[in-house]
Amino acid sequence: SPIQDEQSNIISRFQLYLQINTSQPSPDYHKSTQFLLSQSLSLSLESQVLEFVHRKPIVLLKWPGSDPSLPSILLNSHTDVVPSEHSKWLHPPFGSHIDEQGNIFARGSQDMKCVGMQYLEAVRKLKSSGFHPKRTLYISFVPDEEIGGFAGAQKLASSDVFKDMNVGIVLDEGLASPNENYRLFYGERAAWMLVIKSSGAPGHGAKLYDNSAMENLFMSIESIRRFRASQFDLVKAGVKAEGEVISFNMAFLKSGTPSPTGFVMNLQPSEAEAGFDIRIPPMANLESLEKRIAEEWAPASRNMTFEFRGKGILHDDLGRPLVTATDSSNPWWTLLEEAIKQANGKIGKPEIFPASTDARSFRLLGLPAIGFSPMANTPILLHDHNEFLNQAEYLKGIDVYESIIRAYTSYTSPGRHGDSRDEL
Ligand SMILES: CSCC[C@H](NC=O)C(=O)O
Ligand SMILES: [Zn+2]
Ligand SMILES: [Zn+2]
Repeated sequence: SPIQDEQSNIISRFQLYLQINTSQPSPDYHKSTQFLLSQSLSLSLESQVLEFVHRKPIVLLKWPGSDPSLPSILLNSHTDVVPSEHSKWLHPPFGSHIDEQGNIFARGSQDMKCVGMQYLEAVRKLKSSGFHPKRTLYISFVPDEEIGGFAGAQKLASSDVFKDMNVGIVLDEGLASPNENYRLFYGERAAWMLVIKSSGAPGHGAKLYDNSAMENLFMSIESIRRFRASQFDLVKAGVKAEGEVISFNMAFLKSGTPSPTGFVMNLQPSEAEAGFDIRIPPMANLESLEKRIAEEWAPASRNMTFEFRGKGILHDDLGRPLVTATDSSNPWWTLLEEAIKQANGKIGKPEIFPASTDARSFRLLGLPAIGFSPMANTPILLHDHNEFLNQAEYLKGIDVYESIIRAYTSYTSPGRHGDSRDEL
């Protein structure tokens, strides 16, 4: 049937995008750019490629609205994906294999090539239905989110091009939901990358003594692990959501005295260090955390030092990530909820995104930005082996964006440009 043909074309286009290897650290942005421009052409959208940083192209598409004086809508997605351990996947990460259940396996199937293509497919459907937007719709495809977004979303957000776009609301990525409720994100946790170092007198491997580098470091690691467990327990007990607790995860551990035959075994080393990925909710007390690091986890009294390799980047002056309002003071929030429901989607409680995304670059400008990836009844597999998305779920998401784009581009705030009768 024509409907089945159209659906299989939609899935084929998604597969083509998934097959482009845009994996860090050497993404093929040339191919992804060519692909996106060809999609844009077939949709008769205006397009430009912005290269604020050499070889880091931003593809910016535009569907002009009938009232350019109204603030525009920006739908953002990143084009890069994280690396994969190919041998540990059931199906190759750039093969976009579809199994008997209709699950599409590929790196980026959830994070977040799905969303980028869903934006375009929603536009395709709206255009063929004869819809005309009042507000201008922009769709941006940015590089390098997975490594911080500095050459991508950050460059776009701070550009003159962006000022001229007069953006009023940004949508960006969210996370899959294992249950029937879609997840909406209004903020994100701050990322602190902490390295703690210890030193102590070296000594014979057979000697018990205090203040060795290893002992000093491990006292801290033990204490940090207890704190980590206390935070994780709150999540496990259902008292707090993942984005509402402080997470600590050890990223590396480094010490020992190397020799040509391996590490020296009977020598206690004089230096040791550990690195931690720490994620902190916007409402957490940053001062008290910093104090604990300085006084308990890296105290000078135990010959310890610490340094941050990245700390609350692209947040406010106090290092706090900015949040978007989720109440009636933010009409975009209400509109989004209504549009999702109109497309038969269910929504859970608003959440803080547990990691970092490009949305923070837009929130930093004072703009509302909402994280949303329409994937319900889907295991959370971003950055994992065997990342997949079911094709029926992918197709549902397109209908949801169709509803959102319709609502967002048609919205006229009563106060400014709406029919003045609304106010009377
Ligand atoms: C802190 S900048 C790195 C951004 C990265 N984003 C997705 O995983 C993250 O680690 O959250
Ligand atoms: Zn992502
Ligand atoms: Zn990611």
